Amino acid sequence: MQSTEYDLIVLGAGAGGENVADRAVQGGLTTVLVEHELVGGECSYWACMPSKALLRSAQVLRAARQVAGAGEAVVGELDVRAVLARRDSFTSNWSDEGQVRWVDGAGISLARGHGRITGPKEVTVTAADGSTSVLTARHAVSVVTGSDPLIPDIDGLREASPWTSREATSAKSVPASLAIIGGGVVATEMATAYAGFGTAVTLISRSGLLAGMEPFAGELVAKALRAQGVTVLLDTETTRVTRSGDGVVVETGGGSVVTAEEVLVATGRTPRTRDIGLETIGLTPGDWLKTDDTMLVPGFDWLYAVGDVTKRALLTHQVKYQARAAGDVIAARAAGAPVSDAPWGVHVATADHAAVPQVTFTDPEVASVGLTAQAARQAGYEIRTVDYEIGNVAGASVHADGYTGTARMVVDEQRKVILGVTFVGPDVSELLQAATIAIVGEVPLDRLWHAVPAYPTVNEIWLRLLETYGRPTT
Ligand SMILES: Cc1cc2nc3c(=O)[nH]c(=O)nc-3n(C[C@H](O)[C@H](O)[C@H](O)COP(=O)(O)OP(=O)(O)OC[C@H]3O[C@@H](n4cnc5c(N)ncnc54)[C@H](O)[C@@H]3O)c2cc1C
Ligand SMILES: NC(=O)c1ccc[n+]([C@@H]2O[C@H](COP(=O)([O-])OP(=O)(O)OC[C@H]3O[C@@H](n4cnc5c(N)ncnc54)[C@H](O)[C@@H]3O)[C@@H](O)[C@H]2O)c1
Repeated sequence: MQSTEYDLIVLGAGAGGENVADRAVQGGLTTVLVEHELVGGECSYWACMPSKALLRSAQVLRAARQVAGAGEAVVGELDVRAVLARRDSFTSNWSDEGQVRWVDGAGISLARGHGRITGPKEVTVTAADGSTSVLTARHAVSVVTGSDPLIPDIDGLREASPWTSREATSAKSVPASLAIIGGGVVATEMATAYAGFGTAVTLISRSGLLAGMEPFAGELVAKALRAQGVTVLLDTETTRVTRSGDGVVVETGGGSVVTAEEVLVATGRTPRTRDIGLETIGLTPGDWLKTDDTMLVPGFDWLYAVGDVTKRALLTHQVKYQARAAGDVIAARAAGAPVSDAPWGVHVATADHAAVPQVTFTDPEVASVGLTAQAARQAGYEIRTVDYEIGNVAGASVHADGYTGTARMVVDEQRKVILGVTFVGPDVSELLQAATIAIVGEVPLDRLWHAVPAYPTVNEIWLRLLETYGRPTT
């Protein structure tokens, strides 16, 4: 058994872990990343990158078909094999060689194997060959182990070996038919992707789609999915799943029966904390890890958690944002340097509470940041909402014939600043950063009037939203 000491041990080398380690090394700490699968984690191999690669080609085709002159030039169909090959290149064929080179170049040590906390500031790593090594941390351990797909307790579901997001994003061929259980981001994106491949998709959601977002987002996406050939069953419970020889049978509370070649379960995530030794330090295996805004776990001065495992915001960009705060604060505390932990300080992830941008890459896209109208009211704000049809903006009408989409701005009536923005429409993802800046910067509406959008771009939606709200006079 080997024993090695580092300033910081980072458990999990996904997007979060890599960034905690990188910032800590830049802050002068010796750091080891512990990884039992692929360096780069979920986003690189089974989530963001492959899913977006699967979606992009059909989106380009649909976009071309929406512009007269270009549409006529689209004479063929989607080349599914080429799409899958392009996806494979984004995942480097599930090899982490490139990311390992980056880790090495960044001055971070790598320990391959399954890590478990075995005491305060101590992690024991079990390698694939069964050998173990004990790592001790002079300053901190950061848990960045991510999340797994949640398989709900539906009769027969586990026994039916359903697809999860992993199989859906890494499939080597495309099924003729696919039933999807869930109505969130994974369900709607994968329904869009597989419908684009010509798969007969049935999406079964126990509620509306994209709950938690502005209601019009889910409604517009449901309408679009149906137009793309997807059978969308809303407010429908799945009661039983059975695998027969040539496929699956999915029974619903409404009495309908869906048969398909495969079933994808897309019903949320569960934290990867069941087998990381939490019990040795008085925490409960299987729980999400709560943190303060410096990503420190309450009750400890050496234990941090970052990323999906904290349940703060299960999004790569937000995970990396938390990681930058954590890596920097661990280095600062180790050096006895001042810590800037007031809201919006250098060492805190304040935006997790106020301005989390998210894009759902359906067609139309849904891009949102900050609070929905309902969430703002629940938080006690006095608000006014402004809605505008994006298709009425000159830039949008040039962008695509018959452009349809909706924007909503949620305004804090007392401070006259924006609390939240949602855009639904083709290519609205690129509008989102302006909204994020307006919310994080708490830019007053009367100043936003001076941020003039270029004509004729879709960004003119900003002017229309402001005009609809009315120019503040004082
Ligand atoms: C289908 C899908 C699509 C998505 N698309 C997007 C998107 O477009 N944009 C976006 O922002 N977010 C997206 N997400 C969310 C995003 O993938 C996650 O938020 C992000 O990957 C979380 O990063 P992480 O570092 O917290 O965890 P992970 O990336 O899961 O990394 C955790 C790492 O820890 C390792 N590990 C776990 N336990 C141990 C242990 N005991 N010992 C050693 N190693 C261990 C794992 O092997 C893994 O490599 C998507 C998610 C899914 C499922
Ligand atoms: N583009 C992106 O940014 C992107 C893409 C995919 C995933 N993600 C992230 O990954 C996370 C996981 O995505 P997801 O779609 O799995 O989760 P989600 O939370 O978005 O949606 C879960 C869905 O499953 C349903 N559900 C939950 N329990 C159920 C049950 N027992 N029976 C039937 N339905 C049930 C919910 O009603 C909801 O519709 C999300 O939090 C998201 O942030 C992001």
